[in-house]
Amino acid sequence: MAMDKPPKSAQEGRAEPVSAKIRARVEQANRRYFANDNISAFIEPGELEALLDEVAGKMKGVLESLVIDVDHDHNTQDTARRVAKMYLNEVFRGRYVAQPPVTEFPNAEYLNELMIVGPITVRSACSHHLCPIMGRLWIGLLPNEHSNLIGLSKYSRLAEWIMSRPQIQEEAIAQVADLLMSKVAPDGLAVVMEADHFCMHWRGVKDNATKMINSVMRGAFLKNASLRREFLALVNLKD
Ligand SMILES: Nc1nc2c(ncn2[C@@H]2O[C@H](COP(=O)(O)OP(=O)(O)OP(=O)(O)O)[C@@H](O)[C@H]2O)c(=O)[nH]1
Repeated sequence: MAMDKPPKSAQEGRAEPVSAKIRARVEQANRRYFANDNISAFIEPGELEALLDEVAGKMKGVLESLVIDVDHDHNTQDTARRVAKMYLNEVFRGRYVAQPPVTEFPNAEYLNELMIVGPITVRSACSHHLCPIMGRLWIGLLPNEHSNLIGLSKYSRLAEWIMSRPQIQEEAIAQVADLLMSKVAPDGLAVVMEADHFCMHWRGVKDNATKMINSVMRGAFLKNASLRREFLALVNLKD
């Protein structure tokens, strides 16, 4: 005798969550999916919307476990979905979307002078507490005749793509440096980042004044102390 199909709601209840499908593809490809990794290549069309529904459902569970009456409190009724949207479409968007397109121009005039872009606004979140990291970033480049020049706005777009992931500052700045080295192939690259970590301001040690400043120097900036000094003097972190 043929078995009756289970009711539709039970079938839906057993459906594999979309996050599991995406995770399986990443693992199949032997790729990492840490908080600051981009996994856009493993997300199929329509799956981001399904992921948003999944995160909203789980976030509702978190609010319920915090003993908040999400059914009657008019202020938190839609909070789970708002938070899911904020994570996936805004503050952690750099994990889920492909790298923004970057227009590259040949270095037709063989420019080889120091060029600085900044301050670029940094908006990120720490991987430990998911608290905001807010700061500024400067990029110094020494192109050579083989370097690709990229549009000025693209430095901000690429930095934003890297920063809008749960991060730690040391790894975030190294990711920015690696990406720019691969895009521009300059003789030298310098990146300096200064940021407030709200996990230290809002909670924990509650030290409002502390900032973290770090720098990554590559190529000519490592070898040439006067180039490094010129860059740091022009950036003038005290402003
Ligand atoms: N190195 C580094 N540490 C960070 C960054 N952002 C946050 N942190 C630190 O990460 C640490 C997390 O440490 P834990 O000791 O596991 O967390 P915790 O018990 O909540 O610690 P407290 O923040 O001291 O209350 C804290 O010391 C944070 O200040 C970052 O970008 N780089």
